[in-house]
Amino acid sequence: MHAHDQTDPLARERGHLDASRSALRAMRADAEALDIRDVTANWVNAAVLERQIDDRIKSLADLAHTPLFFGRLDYLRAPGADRAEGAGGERFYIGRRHVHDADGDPMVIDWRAPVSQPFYRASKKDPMDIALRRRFGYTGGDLTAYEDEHLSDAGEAERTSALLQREIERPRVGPMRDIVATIQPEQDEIVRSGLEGSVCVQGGPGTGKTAVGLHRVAYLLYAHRERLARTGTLVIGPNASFLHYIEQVLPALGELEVKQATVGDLVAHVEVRGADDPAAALVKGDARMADVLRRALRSHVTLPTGPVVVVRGSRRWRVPAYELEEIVRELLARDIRYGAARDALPQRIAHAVLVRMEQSGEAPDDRVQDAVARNAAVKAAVKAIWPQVDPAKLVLRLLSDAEFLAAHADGVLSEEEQRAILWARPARSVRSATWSAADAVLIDEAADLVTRTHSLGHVVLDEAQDLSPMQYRAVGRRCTTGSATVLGDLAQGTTPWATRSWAEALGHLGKGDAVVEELTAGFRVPREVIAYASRLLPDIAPGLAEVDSVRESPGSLAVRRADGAGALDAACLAACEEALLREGSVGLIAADSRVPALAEALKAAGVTSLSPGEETTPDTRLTLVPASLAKGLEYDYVVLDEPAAVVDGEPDERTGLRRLYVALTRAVSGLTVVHAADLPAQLG
Ligand SMILES: Nc1ncnc2c1ncn2[C@@H]1O[C@H](COP(=O)(O)OP(=O)(O)OP(=O)(O)O)[C@@H](O)[C@H]1O
Repeated sequence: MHAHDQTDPLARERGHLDASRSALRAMRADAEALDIRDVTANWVNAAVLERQIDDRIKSLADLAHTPLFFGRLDYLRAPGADRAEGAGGERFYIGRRHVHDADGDPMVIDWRAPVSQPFYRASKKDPMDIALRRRFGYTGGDLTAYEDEHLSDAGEAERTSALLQREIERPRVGPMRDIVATIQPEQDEIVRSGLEGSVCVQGGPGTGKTAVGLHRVAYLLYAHRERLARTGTLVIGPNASFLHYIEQVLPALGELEVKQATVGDLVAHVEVRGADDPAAALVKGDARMADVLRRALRSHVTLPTGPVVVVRGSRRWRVPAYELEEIVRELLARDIRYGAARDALPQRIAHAVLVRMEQSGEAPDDRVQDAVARNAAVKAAVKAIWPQVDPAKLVLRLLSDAEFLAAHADGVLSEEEQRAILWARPARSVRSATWSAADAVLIDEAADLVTRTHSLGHVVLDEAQDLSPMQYRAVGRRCTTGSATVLGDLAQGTTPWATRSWAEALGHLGKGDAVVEELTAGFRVPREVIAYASRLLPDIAPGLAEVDSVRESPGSLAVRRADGAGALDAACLAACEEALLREGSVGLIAADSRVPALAEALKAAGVTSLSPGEETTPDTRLTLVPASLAKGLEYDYVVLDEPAAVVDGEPDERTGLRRLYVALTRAVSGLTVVHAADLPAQLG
């Protein structure tokens, strides 16, 4: 413990930090001491409760390098108890989690509490009843500085915070970190928007979309804990390395329960072993496929041609074909799933039998109706009229059987489009078929036509711009009863079906009423570098605003020409070695086709490198990144190998330039472009 000089403000704040730490330790000790033997009657409950307590203990850990609080608010008047997490008084310390003392009085207030909000939003123009906003600076785990703004003092000039700037410019090492100490007002508005509505965020590289999405989840879990614990939340990202990069953020904010997945994980009905050519993938990803699937599925329903005759005891009950047909037509007209209708059919037929029984003077009850519904004749009729359909088999048949496809795609897909998706060699079985990622999405659509997909309370969809309409639908059906946060950048779309307009995408998602917000302040890429990359914007996304970087760092961009192709590897290596002399992570980004050669060159030079998603360590800070996996990631220093090869690696020039735009915008502190071939004209 420090000895605290009560007249020195910094010493006083350190005193509060020490006291808060002890209080947190006491909270943890309390949780650990909980004895659940008395309160649980059976072992299932005990196991559940134990896990909850375990999570609570984990969430109460005092993380050495994440300060317990990072800000303080002094209100002009004590805010109402409803906003203040029960704290009386006017002074609040804002931190990652709530900490209270032995009497239950708050010592640190959760950043998500209503009373914390002015920390992010208050300004000279709108002080929100705040007299003083104090930001704390830490070195290691020690509180070493603070910075004050007297928001209600008209005489004090507004200035940008040096602590904030320092935090934003800190070199990056391993995985993504939380940004709770420095969330910006326009980001905070998105983070705290209500659970009811869906939000779509368009933002250029490094504007904090991913950060905002994750903090929004944390906020929603705080504000609607019970509801979301019941309904669930999910974060969807483009690939495993991206998910790995972000996976620590929510646990660091105390949220251990959020699931993370790729769209592929969600629709894993079959093993994906094949890939489509772009033409096929484009058609398979088109929303019209949903109509084709619906028609194909419903074609399995055949109108009855004969009556159903149920024999019970000495009596025979006959439901004529025309009446069965009426039942079937009614079920077809209703907006229910194929499987639900199939389940309802035997009861409907049984009901028709029961009506006849009643008409002839019998008094059958519900049990009789159930028995009739299970009668062999009824079962046989149901099987003939409304057979069970396996979603994967349905898709298999559509892709294998030209006639079947034509029967349900005519008028929806052109002949050429039908040819594009038909397999050259029809598959024999679901297991042996060479399914592609797009096929799995089709199966998911079919599965949902048969049985309604379970919907979650909230879904965050990151890097959304790369989804096909059918993928948007797959995500959408996982939040039909909940809301969504959609994050993306139209300029970074690199799939043949990349999103052209958010309105259209949100329509496919089923969230046409989502508000579209735009973020333009850039927190990653230095000004010089983003200006260079933005030269591509007129070609890749005309009309999108350039990112306005908050990072000056002059001298952050270097473009070097290697003397012929032979010198390229050596020049890259030299640039990497130079970058490694500095603090922070280094990413060597190259066209996928160039990765093996560069890996070889690194190895020969004795430089160890990682793959994207692998954790950097103080000894191994270099990651060799294929351009196709660079999206969403960032490195302190980036060396970009041969831009022309990155562009050429894509099927068309616009996609190539978009891939290049992604690669050019991964650097936090500096970018070195190394090339032997001519640069694309825009960068020359
Ligand atoms: N308010 C903030 N304070 C400090 N750092 C921030 C803030 N907002 C974003 N950042 C940082 O900026 C970097 C970029 O953020 P993020 O990855 O969320 O951007 P993005 O918009 O998803 O980028 P991309 O389009 O490239 O995927 C991250 O390191 C993030 O922590």
